[in-house]
Amino acid sequence: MTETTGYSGSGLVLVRNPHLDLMEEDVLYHLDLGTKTHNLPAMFGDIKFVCVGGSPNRMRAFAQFMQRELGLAGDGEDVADICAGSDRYAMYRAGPVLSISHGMGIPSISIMLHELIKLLHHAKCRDVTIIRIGTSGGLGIEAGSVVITDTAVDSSFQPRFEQVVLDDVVVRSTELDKDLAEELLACSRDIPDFPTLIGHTMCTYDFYEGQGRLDGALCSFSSEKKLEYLRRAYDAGVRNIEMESAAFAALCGLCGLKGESCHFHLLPTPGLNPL
Ligand SMILES: O=P(O)(O)O[C@@H]1C[C@H](O)[C@@H](CO)O1
Ligand SMILES: O=c1cc[nH]c(=O)[nH]1
Repeated sequence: MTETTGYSGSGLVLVRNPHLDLMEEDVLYHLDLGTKTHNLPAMFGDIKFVCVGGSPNRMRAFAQFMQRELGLAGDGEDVADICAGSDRYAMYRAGPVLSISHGMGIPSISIMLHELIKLLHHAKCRDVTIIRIGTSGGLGIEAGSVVITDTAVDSSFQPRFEQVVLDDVVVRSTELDKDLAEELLACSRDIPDFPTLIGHTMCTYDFYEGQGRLDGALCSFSSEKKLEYLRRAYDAGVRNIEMESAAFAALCGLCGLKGESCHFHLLPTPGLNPL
């Protein structure tokens, strides 16, 4: 079964769950927020941008950076963690920008995105853009490059995300917003020495065996086999590898959120640049 992407037409996010309207209270458990305990429209109704990334410290630093960039009151140091009570994710705001950590891997980002999307729904936010700012392993690209994802692909280089729903496997599209990708690429051109490209991002379920690493606790393949696989990935248009983009693209697409995924290829990961 394949699902189609959604857009509400009103700029509101689209929650596709008929049960939600019947619930007296919606507890966003991992964010430590809820519809009865918090006035979500007052707290978040004016949010226009959401930036997400794996680590809480990165997202705090990003909120501080945004606070300074936007010339907001405060010294940029005094951002408070809105989700401090949960100990799962960290959330900061700087004006119309929310900055949220999501941990590592698809299950972790999925839980955060379900609760974030419901938060944007309850807060009646409109025209929200969401951008993942993450790290990744580059494939045949210069260390320090930024890859803006046009499409997330799976380990067979297919543009799909398979979600198990009860005992069904549901296939979801992993295309991201092409116009937003071009807009971000244009922004990068204003910054000198900032190598940036648009390409496919391969999303894996594992950092070691899933990404062809030879240094995990388990490794059943040879160095030659790994290089052959990475060359095939490159030939299929993959320019970097990470662990969240497919779920991110699928959930944003289905719920009508304009989304992009940008990754810094920080380290010259040994063996991940076979070309
Ligand atoms: O957002 P981050 O930099 O955490 O994303 C990548 C993918 C995995 O979560 C993690 C692996 O080191 O980094
Ligand atoms: O190589 C890398 C670097 C960051 N994140 C990944 O998933 N892989």
